[in-house]
Amino acid sequence: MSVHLLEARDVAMHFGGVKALDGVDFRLKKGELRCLLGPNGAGKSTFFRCLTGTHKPTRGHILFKGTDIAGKERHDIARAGIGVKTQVPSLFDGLTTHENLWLALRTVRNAVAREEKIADVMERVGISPLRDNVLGRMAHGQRQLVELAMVVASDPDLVLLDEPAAGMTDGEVERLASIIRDLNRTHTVVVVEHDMHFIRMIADQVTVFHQGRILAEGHVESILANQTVRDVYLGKKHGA
Ligand SMILES: Nc1ncnc2c1ncn2[C@@H]1O[C@H](COP(=O)(O)OP(=O)(O)OP(=O)(O)O)[C@@H](O)[C@H]1O
Repeated sequence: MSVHLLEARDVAMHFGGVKALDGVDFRLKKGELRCLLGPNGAGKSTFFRCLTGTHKPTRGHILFKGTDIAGKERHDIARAGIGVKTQVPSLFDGLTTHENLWLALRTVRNAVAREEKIADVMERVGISPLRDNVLGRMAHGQRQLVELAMVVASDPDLVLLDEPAAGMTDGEVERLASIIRDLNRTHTVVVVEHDMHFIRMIADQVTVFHQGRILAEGHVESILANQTVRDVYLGKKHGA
């Protein structure tokens, strides 16, 4: 069996004539925190969607814990242990943080165990003070943290975060970085992100996508200093 928690082999995703992914080989070890970056249209979101089952790849294999999940249904992939936080929170606006988490954890039948789990997850993500706040009245950054708590509550082996810092204030971004670093103590995490400041706060290893392929991979500082990467992506406007 592969030593990797996740291994994508020659994954391609074509939309008509558009090769959104064109032969991606990607490996991730258990315990890693990996950032995916790349210019607009590079294929990051499409790759994410192939991992979560939203897209069925045109070609290739995606091995998760040794089993090929390429083309499987989203709920089967979630059950296999991949949790995803998308950019659009799927929360009940009329309910409180606690009520949203209570529903998310409905498979935990024992009420005491469920309450303990909710308290634990809220503590971990730093939202205990928001326990009785109604989602619809919360700020964007707070809602994002509740969504993250929902993902963590399902105890996935792999957490996928799609641009988690988007739309957050500087203070919220710093807090989020610390939450993600803490989450990485117990979970393998993959983050798609544009914000270089945020990437530097959390990342060690990064993977750069370009035109549906992986252009470069390695330690964040060496990748951000790589001239080819800078040429395709890290212009001055990106703050590198
Ligand atoms: N459902 C779709 N139908 C047709 N083309 C698509 C579809 N989804 C993505 N594409 C195309 O595939 C390519 C890769 O898009 P993708 O969204 O994966 O890039 P990205 O790296 O996530 O970009 P961004 O950073 O802007 O989100 C783009 O050319 C995009 O227009």
